[in-house]
Amino acid sequence: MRSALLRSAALGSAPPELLTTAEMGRADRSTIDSGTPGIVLMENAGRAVAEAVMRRHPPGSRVVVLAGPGNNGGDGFVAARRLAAVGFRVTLLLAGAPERLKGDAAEAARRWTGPTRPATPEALAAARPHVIVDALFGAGLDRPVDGLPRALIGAVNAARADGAAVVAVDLPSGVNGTTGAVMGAAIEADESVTFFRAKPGHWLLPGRLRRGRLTIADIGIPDAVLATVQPRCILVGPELVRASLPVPSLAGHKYDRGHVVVVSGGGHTTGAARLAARAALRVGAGLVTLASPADAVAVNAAANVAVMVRQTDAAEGLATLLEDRRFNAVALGPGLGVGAATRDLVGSALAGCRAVVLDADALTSFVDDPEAFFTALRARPPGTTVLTPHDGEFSRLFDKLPEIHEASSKLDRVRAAARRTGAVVLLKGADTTIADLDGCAAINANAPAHLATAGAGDVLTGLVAGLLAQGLGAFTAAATAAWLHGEAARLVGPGLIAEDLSEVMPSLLARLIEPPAVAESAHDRVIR
Ligand SMILES: NC(=O)C1=CN([C@@H]2O[C@H](COP(=O)(O)OP(=O)(O)OC[C@H]3O[C@@H](n4cnc5c(N)ncnc54)[C@H](O)[C@@H]3O)[C@@H](O)[C@H]2O)[C@@H](O)CC1
Ligand SMILES: [K+]
Repeated sequence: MRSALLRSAALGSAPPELLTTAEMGRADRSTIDSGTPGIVLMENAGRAVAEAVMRRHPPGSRVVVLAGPGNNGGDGFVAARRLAAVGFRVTLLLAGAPERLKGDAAEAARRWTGPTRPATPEALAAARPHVIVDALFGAGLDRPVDGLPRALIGAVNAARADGAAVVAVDLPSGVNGTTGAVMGAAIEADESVTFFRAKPGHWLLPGRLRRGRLTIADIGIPDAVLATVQPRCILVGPELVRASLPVPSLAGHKYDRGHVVVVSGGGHTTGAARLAARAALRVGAGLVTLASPADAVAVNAAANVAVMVRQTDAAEGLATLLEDRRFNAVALGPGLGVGAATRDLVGSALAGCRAVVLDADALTSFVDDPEAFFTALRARPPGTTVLTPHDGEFSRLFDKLPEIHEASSKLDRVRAAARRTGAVVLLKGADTTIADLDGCAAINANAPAHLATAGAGDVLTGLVAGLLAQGLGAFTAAATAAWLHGEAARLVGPGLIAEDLSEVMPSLLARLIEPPAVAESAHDRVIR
């Protein structure tokens, strides 16, 4: 099953697909097999890098091109030639013996007519560069850096600290393009120029923090190769969200837009559920009910106007409420407390086939016996369950599983969790990662730092529930909610408190949803 969001990826204006380095290699080979020589792709790549330098630095600037032993270095040779041709003072430093260059990189080196010097930290410092083009390693980085490459990375970072600008070819050297990991040491770039599509490592931490501005250059690889490559990961963006958001019909009524139940904690822990309930309503759910224990009914009722409040006594009460099939999405976890009572509530919510989003205590309550929990989740219909852990909740629940322990990236950890549970798993963070059972994944990276505040996660739970209630599949609902959540935080700005997120939702949604065209009435004509 390919998720709807991945299918809709083609609708976006900015390319949403993220290609692993292996997928990028397949895109490259497929293009070359269709008749575009590799050296043409390399020339285009090197030209794009040179143009990135020219955009921000005047001719006459001193440029060091630090070239490595592979095709990333080849791109560096092309950039060096182009920059020298328009008056930049270029020093080319090669890490490794020139005779080890192969194929297109060897050809690019032949076309460079200036001197090629051995790369050493001393040679780099002596060149006193205004700009460094980092062409040491790109997609081919396959082991931790040490020895001379590590010393060179240190020298580049020291030069940058002294004021040099760094433009990385494809990826900052030392960053793994597929995982975003820093392999021993990595260059800190001001800009990275990548080719055809961004890579997950440009968006996953810590790689994202090393790459500076990201430029995606067209180097002549046709979009049609994506049909062969079939990338499994996207970056969530506004076009995808626009394509996923339900547009209410004028002929519809509130029950067409779903009815969310948010399960409230009792006593002093009711605020989290209220935040979630309000978010569900704001994102367009037709109705929202707060299922409240007896001691929470009064406060929940007093603090809400549009949200309904129903008294439900423990798991039995929730089960009785949910016998009404019009409640088509349930959210629980925030403020419930950890323990048997919450496990029983989760049991009531998971019975049946309505959509469920589980967060916070609804996840932590199962850490002592996760297998039973996973079995219950796997028994549910596909595409109906979302788990929204933060790092700590994820680790407590999943880290003992060998496949999670061995996974090499956040993407693969989340994919493994989705495979194990059959649920869509959304792991929160600055690089929120969402995965579906079939391995389709999405990264959402629009969240500003000030979104990390008390109650923000509860709002996200409510957004997911509100979208599930309106009929979005679990993966699409989770990805859409994550983007709306981050974007709402950007709209509010610093000083944000969780309550603000729902309040800016109308203006955010207004930018995204085109109202359906309405036939003009006679009345409209009269008043004009
Ligand atoms: N795939 C594509 O479509 C295109 C790729 N191009 C460039 O080609 C690059 C990939 O080229 P390659 O596959 O040759 O790989 P790289 O040039 O990134 O690096 C491979 C070389 O580095 C060595 N190496 C890897 N890790 C090392 C470490 N830790 N310490 C020391 N040496 C290490 C390898 O043994 C190999 O010699 C891309 O990043 C991009 O810049 C472009 O030329 C344009 C087209
Ligand atoms: K590089």
